[in-house]
Amino acid sequence: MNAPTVLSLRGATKRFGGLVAVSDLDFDVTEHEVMGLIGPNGSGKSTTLNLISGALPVTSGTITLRGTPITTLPAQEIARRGVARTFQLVRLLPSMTVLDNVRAGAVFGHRRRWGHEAEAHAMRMLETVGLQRRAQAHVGELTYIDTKRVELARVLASDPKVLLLDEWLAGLNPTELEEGIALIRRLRDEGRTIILVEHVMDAIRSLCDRCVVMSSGARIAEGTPAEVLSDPEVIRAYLGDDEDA
Ligand SMILES: Nc1ncnc2c1ncn2[C@@H]1O[C@H](COP(=O)(O)OP(=O)(O)OP(=O)(O)O)[C@@H](O)[C@H]1O
Repeated sequence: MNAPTVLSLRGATKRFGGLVAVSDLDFDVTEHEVMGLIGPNGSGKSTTLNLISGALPVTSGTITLRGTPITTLPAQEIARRGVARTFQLVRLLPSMTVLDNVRAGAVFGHRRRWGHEAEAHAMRMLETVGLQRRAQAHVGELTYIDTKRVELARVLASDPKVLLLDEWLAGLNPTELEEGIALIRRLRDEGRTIILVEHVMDAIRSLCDRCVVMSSGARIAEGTPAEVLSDPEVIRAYLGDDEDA
């Protein structure tokens, strides 16, 4: 039996004035799948995540979560329904402890928890990302990968059903990258549904069941990582992009 569809985009379009950042985009994400959303710089990947999470309204098109339209819902309501994302630039409160940052995710998320329950849950999430020993550290004292771990723990604390990772692996050194990939693999093995926006192709190859490739806002290919990364149109799109060439 096919896995149920969790998230669907149909004709999703976002214009910024004259610029079409996302153009008539269709794709489905099925349960427990890791879907890579890839493409050259400026192809519309982050904007697509912003449309899904409700951070930006669509210009036209529909987005459904388990068959229910979420297209016009405010971001907070979409988060409450179990869609959570990390940001390209980590957004944490540097003067607060690691634990307090993660606890904030437990309090404000999809499944709200308070007091001791929130704290115990936040500690479990810190264990998941391997940071339990730094619970009382201030975020400002952490290494870069550890701030990323905190952000992921904070997002996980809201018990998301759909996790949107926006270049979560960017900027890591090779050892950290291996750890990061192993961590995302563990989240996948726990049965989460993940959309991964990523430029690190090793991560795409080893983590994604399927990829959607965007170029200039439109979907230009879809398939397994091996299929799309050998597609001549995809190769052309990447080579045409100065920063990735
Ligand atoms: N708030 C905005 N206002 C105007 N233009 C925007 C805005 N956000 C994004 N854009 C433009 O939309 C296009 C798509 O940008 P987006 O950030 O979604 O691409 P991306 O694929 O995520 O790129 P990258 O890989 O570099 O992060 C770009 O041309 C960008 O300049």
